[in-house]
Amino acid sequence: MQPSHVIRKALTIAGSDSGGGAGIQADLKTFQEMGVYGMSAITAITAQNTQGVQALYPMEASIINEQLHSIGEDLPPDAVKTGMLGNASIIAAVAENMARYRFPHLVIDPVMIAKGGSTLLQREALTALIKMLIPLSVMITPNIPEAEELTGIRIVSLSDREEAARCLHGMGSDHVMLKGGHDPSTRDLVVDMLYDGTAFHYWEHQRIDTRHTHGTGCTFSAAITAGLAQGMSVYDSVNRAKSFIHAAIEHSLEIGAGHGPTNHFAYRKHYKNG
Ligand SMILES: Nc1ncnc2c1ncn2[C@@H]1O[C@H](COP(=O)(O)OP(=O)(O)OP(=O)(O)O)[C@@H](O)[C@H]1O
Ligand SMILES: Cc1ncc(CO)c(N)n1
Repeated sequence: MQPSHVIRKALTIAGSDSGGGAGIQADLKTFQEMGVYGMSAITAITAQNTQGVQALYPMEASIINEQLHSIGEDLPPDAVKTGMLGNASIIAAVAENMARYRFPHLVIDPVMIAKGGSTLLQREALTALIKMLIPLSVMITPNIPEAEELTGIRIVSLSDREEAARCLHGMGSDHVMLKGGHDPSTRDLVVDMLYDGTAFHYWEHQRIDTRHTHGTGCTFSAAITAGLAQGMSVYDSVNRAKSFIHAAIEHSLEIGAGHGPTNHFAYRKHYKNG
């Protein structure tokens, strides 16, 4: 156990969102709000706003390698998350460095498609994600379309979700957080499910009627990662992250003409201190 005054560090390996609502920017804001020191390895630069992705430049795998080397040699993180990875050579660089530096607590947010439909992970990279990275992870946090893509299981019912979660667990992730934001069958509710290899745990919240959900998945997985960096259990990290993302969606900032970002200040302002 580290003494309590030692600041915990979390690393995000993800793409940059110039609009500030998703990707690296969402992750670092979330880490900061949670009291964790945030670090980043940037996998791609996107020109993006609330209306869509206007341009996308993946980084070379060598610079991913170098960023992770710089961090690994000097600032070992207490937990790591991945967001947009883009292609198989970036995934290979991440997997190699995870093993080389023995970074603990990897949370994979298997980002595939942006809300406007832009592809953020090449289809050929799915195999690399499954073979190289998922087996190293403490948790994977797919939404329903991502879980379908990874498992080949069409998810309609709750039992389909459980089957997909078992399948993802079988690929080597210790915990599967299957998010319900995209589930049309639970109209007034959002139901998220956590599978730990033994039991299924559910979080049920009122669905907030808003179009400002840009970056919800990034923010949620970053909040879970912050909890793990702080030494919290997986269950407690998810529980706090649910409160954080719900507050961030509920108190949206109403900026931009399209799908606006969530409010990363909201949990601190409205809940944390009463
Ligand atoms: N309208 C909503 N009301 C309440 N909670 C929501 C709403 N939409 C999403 N959430 C919650 O936000 C979190 C992220 O879920 P979601 O399914 O939106 O992720 P995602 O699709 O991966 O996000 P992104 O589109 O940013 O990649 C989950 O905890 C989910 O329950
Ligand atoms: C850079 C980036 N990562 C993730 C997402 C998914 O929300 C996005 N839109 N942009």
